[in-house]
Amino acid sequence: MTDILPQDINVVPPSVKADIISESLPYIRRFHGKTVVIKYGGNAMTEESLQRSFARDVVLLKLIGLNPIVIHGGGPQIDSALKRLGKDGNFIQGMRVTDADTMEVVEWVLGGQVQQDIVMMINEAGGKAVGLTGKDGGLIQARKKLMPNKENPDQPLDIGFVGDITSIDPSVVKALQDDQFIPVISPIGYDPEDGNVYNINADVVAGKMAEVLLAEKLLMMTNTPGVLDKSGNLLRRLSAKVIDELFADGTISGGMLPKISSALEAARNGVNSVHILDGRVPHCLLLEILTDKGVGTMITA
Ligand SMILES: Nc1ncnc2c1ncn2[C@@H]1O[C@H](COP(=O)(O)OP(=O)(O)O)[C@@H](O)[C@H]1O
Ligand SMILES: CC(=O)N[C@@H](CCC(=O)OP(=O)(O)O)C(=O)O
Repeated sequence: MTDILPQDINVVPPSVKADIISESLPYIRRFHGKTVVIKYGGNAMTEESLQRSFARDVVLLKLIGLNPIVIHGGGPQIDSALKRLGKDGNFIQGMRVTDADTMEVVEWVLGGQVQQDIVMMINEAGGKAVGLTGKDGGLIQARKKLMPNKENPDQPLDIGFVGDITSIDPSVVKALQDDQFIPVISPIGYDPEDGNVYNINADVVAGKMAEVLLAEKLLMMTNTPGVLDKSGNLLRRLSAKVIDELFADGTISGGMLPKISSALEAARNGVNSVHILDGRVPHCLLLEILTDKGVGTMITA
């Protein structure tokens, strides 16, 4: 069959559409009952029509028997809120420096508008989404992150209320998914010892959640075609060895750093397939899960 791009779908003959639907049968059988963790990055959720098609795809996956779990980001949305308050976003190695005021904004944006928009859209598409933060049902426990300091390894960098995950208790997620709900999780953790709430990079939460849930797939939706090499070409597969080289020569930077590290960890710890996808391509989730066509970059251990 010739390649059909998502934007061509309205002009293809019905028999070809039927072929495409039929192509999904072996994948539906293979993935029935399996968990798919979907990281929905803030950069992938900027356009309303794409958000709606994302919501429809998630509902479709649930209806055909998969268990989608959504972990959402919201970096650009936090940046806009901070800007309105006259504050600049500041990142170190892809992690937001989070002082107490910034933490308030993070909680308000992620656990509020961003999460509720996704929940609403999934529900409008016919699903039953439930929004959670890491505080709900003891889902994500964390402690203050001490950022490695390359210049002075004995003196870790203090980046404020940014957390490292200490444990995930997935029971609330499992109970919801068994009851046909679709969990939509904000990357916020809490420390039961100091009572603090922590900002956690959404890629890190998605990777750990996929490991703990023994997910079949971890799909990270972002705003690039996948991982690009130095010349801007898409790397379709990426193994640990090449990742080390790309980190060392600076090809991977910024928000891609925690994304790739988390993706690699998940691949090493039992998640069967891990992909970084272009969330700007309509129906990228369906293309990746239900067709022969691989999209984006696959990360292997
Ligand atoms: N080698 C690379 N290939 C692709 N993107 C990269 C690379 N290195 C850095 N990036 C940056 O990483 C960004 C994606 O990470 P991030 O901004 O955190 O997105 P998200 O909000 O989806 O998590 C891309 O938009 C790109 O600017
Ligand atoms: C510690 C840290 O960096 N937290 C992230 C959480 C949101 C996030 O990860 O959003 P994206 O997936 O859209 O990048 C932040 O404050 O931006």
